[in-house]
Amino acid sequence: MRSAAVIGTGAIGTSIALALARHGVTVYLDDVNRTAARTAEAMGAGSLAAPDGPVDLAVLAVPPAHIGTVLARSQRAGLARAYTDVASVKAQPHDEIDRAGADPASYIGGHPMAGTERSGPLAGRADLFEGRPWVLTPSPCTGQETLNRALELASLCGGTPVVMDAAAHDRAVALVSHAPHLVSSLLAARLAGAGEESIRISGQGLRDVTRIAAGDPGLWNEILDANATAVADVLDAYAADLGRAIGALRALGGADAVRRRAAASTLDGLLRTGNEGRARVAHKSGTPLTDLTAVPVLVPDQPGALARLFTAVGEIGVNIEDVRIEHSMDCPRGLVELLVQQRSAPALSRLLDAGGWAVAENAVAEHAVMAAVG
Ligand SMILES: NC(=O)C1=CN([C@@H]2O[C@H](COP(=O)(O)OP(=O)(O)OC[C@H]3O[C@@H](n4cnc5c(N)ncnc54)[C@H](O)[C@@H]3O)[C@@H](O)[C@H]2O)C=CC1
Ligand SMILES: O=C(O)C(=O)Cc1ccc(O)cc1
Repeated sequence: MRSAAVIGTGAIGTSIALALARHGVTVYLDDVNRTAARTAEAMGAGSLAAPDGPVDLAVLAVPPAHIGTVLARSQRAGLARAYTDVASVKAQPHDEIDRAGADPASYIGGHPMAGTERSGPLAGRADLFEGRPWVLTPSPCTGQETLNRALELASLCGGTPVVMDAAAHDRAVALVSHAPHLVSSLLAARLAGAGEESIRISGQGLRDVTRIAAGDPGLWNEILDANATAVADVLDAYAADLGRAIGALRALGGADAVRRRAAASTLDGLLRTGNEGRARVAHKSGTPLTDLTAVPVLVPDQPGALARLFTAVGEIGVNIEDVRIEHSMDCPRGLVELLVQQRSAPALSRLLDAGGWAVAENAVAEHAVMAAVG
C-alpha cells in the first residue's frame, strides 16, 4: 500500500494513520473538526493536503451512524480504490451503505478490537492494534482487491485479521464488549453518589472493572442503539444470574440451615463459573492467561524506579507480556506485577531477588518449586 486516506482523526483514525505513516505509506487526513485534523497532522499522522488522485485505501474512522453517508460522498469524489471502516457495529453500516446508494464492491466492514476509553487524536498511538484481532466483515459483493487492501491494513497496523459475517460480529461484540461496557457504567454509576469514606478505601479491583465506564457517552449511545437487541439478550442472561445471586445472598442472610447450604452452593457455582470465564480471556492475543505467571515486585515511589525495573528485566532477557501496577498516592511503594511466560518466571524472580529488587514474599520460593516440578 503506497497511499491511504483516513477520514475521522479521533483516537482510532489517528492510531491507524500513525501506524501507516511509520510503514512509509503516504497518509491524507480529513475530519469535520479541523482542530482534530491539525492535531493529528502535528503528531506526524499524515498531511491535510488533498490527494491528487485516488488513494489505495480510505479508512472511515467516524462514528457508526456516519459511515453510509461518508462512504457514498467519498466514492462520488473518487477518493480511493477501496474503502473500509472501523465502527464497533457492523450490520447497521452495511444496511446504511445499501440505503445511501454506495458501491458495495469497493467497501469492506472492519473493526479493530482495540481501543481506549479516551477520545480524540491525542489518544492515538501507533502500536494500539499490535497483536489485537481486526475483524473484517466482507459482504457477498465485496471485491477481492478490497479484501486484500483491508488485510494489508490490518497487517501494517500489527493486527490479526479475523473474517466474520456482520451479524455474527454484532452478536459476538454484544457479549465481549458492548454489554460489559454497559455493566461497567452501571457499576460506576453506583459510585457517583457514594460517600467519600467509601470511595477513599476503594482499590485496584474497582478501578479495573470501571475503567471502560470513562468512555465517551456520545459514541456509546450510538453503539448501543445500533446493537440494542443483541446487547439486551446478553443482559437477560446477566439478569438471570443476578436473580440467582440475590436469592442466594438473601438465603445466606437468613437462619434456615437447609436453604443456607443450597444458597452457598449456588453462589460457589457462580464464582467458579466466573473463574472459568476469566481464564478463557486471552491476555495478549494468542497467549491464554493460564500460560502466564505474575512476578510481583515492590517498587519504591521514586523517579526512574519503573524504568530501572523494566531495564533489569530486559537485561535478564525476559519479555514482559503485560504489567499491572497497584499503587495509591500516599504509599511510598507500589506493587508491580510483571506478567511473563510461566517458564521464565522462576529465573526472573531469582535474578531480580539477587539484583536487590524486593520480589514480593513467597514469589521466589514458589517459582523455585514450579521450576522443580517442571
Ligand atoms: N473508542 C474505541 O475504543 C474504539 C472505537 N471504534 C470505532 O472507531 C470509530 C471512531 O471512534 P473514536 O476514534 O474513538 O472516536 P473519536 O471521537 O475519538 O473520533 C471520531 C472523529 O470523527 C470525526 N467525525 C465525525 N463525523 C465525521 C464526518 N462526517 N466526517 C469526518 N469526520 C467526522 C470527529 O470530528 C472525530 O474527530 C467509531 O466508529 C467507533 O465505533 C473502534 C474500536 C475501538
Ligand atoms: O478500552 C478497551 O479496553 C476497549 O476494549 C475499547 C474498545 C471500545 C470499543 C470497541 O469497539 C473496541 C474496543
